[in-house]
Amino acid sequence: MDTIFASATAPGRAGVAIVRLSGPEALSVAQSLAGDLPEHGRGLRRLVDGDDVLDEALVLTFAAGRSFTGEPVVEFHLHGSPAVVAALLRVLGSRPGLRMAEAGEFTRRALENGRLDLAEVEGLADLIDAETEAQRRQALRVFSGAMGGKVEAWRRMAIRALALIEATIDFADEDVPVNVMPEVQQTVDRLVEELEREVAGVAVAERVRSGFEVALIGAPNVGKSTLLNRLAGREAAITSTIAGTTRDVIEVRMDLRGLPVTLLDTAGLREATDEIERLGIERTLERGKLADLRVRLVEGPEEAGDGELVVLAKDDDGSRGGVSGRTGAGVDRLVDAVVDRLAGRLSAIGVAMRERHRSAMDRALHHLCAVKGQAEMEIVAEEVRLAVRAIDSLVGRVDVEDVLGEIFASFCIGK
Ligand SMILES: Nc1nc2c(c(=O)[nH]1)N(C=O)[C@@H](CNc1ccc(C(=O)N[C@@H](CCC(=O)O)C(=O)O)cc1)CN2
Ligand SMILES: Nc1nc2c(ncn2[C@@H]2O[C@H](COP(=O)(O)OP(=O)(O)OP(=O)(O)O)[C@@H](O)[C@H]2O)c(=O)[nH]1
Ligand SMILES: [Mg+2]
Repeated sequence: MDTIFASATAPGRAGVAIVRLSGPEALSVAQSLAGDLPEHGRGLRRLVDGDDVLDEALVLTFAAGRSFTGEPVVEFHLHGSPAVVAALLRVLGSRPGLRMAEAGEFTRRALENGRLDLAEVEGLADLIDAETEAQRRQALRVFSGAMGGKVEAWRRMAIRALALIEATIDFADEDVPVNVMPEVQQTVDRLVEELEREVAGVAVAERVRSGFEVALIGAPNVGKSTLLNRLAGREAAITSTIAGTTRDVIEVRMDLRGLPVTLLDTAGLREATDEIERLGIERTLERGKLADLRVRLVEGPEEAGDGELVVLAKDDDGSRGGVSGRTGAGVDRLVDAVVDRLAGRLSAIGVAMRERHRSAMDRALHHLCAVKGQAEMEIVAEEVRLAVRAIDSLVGRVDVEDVLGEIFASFCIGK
């Protein structure tokens, strides 16, 4: 295994920047720059390359088996200027046996050395990308091994069913007829129920990862764009007294009380007077239908449809319980209502967060459902074994290679 290095902090001005090394040569290379260092410890050292002083740095060393990657690791905590980091990276790049790390390579080594399981790696990727509180919490749960715990429990249930079946197969010749199938079926049913619940949570977890969509809809001129601008805190959309101003769907990402939300401003709904407006209205209807929630601005009392909040517009003094994009009246209350509606769905989330998890659990369910009514014990056993395999793939115990590329594609260099 070669020794890799990279800046672990974003390039640019910062108080402190970290450059990391991982691999068999990490300590000896660090010692050649910093002088004597403990195998596992830290020291403040002057980094010297020939007669060039690079920086005075805090150097952290981690022994094999006691580091993030599981390999010998060295961290240089440098003064955070781009020039200092560049100088050290240049020197490291010129040392034989050292090379710049690829995106996610430190984490890949942690996975290969069993320091993290596959779900934890996915959690880590999400944690690094987290922008809102809901994203941070969700990612941290997976990163902290929540999936591993579940997989262990599911695995034990399946193995127990398998043991019962195999016992029957082994003693098939003996004439004590024991029907283990009711107990097997009971265990399988419980497992199916748990997996189905997890599958149901994936759609919401995906929303937390990518953001909920909330569409502002309503008649032309009702004040949708003005309200969007108020919520965004900037002039994201053009507003005017002319009905039919907005045509394209305008998206603004925001953090609503910790929830990631993409707010959509849309074209006012009416019989279009021209072709461009008609196309805009078509887009509005399409995107509105896909949105997680529609906020419909109205000028008088109206009934709310499914997945819709109806709000009275242009209530400038807030006296009628509505909202005003112009004065800001009622905006906090509207945000509360939106967050309430979306947050209500979060309770469905379990430990499964991604399409990969869903498809693995779907595979497990497919095999478990084939158990019902199956009289051939060998086939029952095989189906349960295949279900265990699908469950194992959730944490990367099997079939890891197929998915690694996709997962690490989202990592940045230095992680
Ligand atoms: N400076 C620094 N901060 C960091 C990281 C890092 O790699 N370096 N991390 C990177 O993601 C995160 C922390 N995760 C880490 C996980 C394990 C080990 C580690 O070396 N564990 C050893 C014990 C080391 C010790 O206590 O001396 C072990 O588990 O045996 C380090 C960081 C966030 N902050
Ligand atoms: N008094 C008052 N006027 C508003 C309010 N919101 C918008 N307006 C005015 O109503 C007109 C239309 O506002 P827009 O925000 O462009 O309306 P819209 O719903 O986006 O309209 P379209 O894009 O044409 O569908 C503008 O003249 C705004 O200044 C409000 O809360 N109170
Ligand atoms: Mg508009």
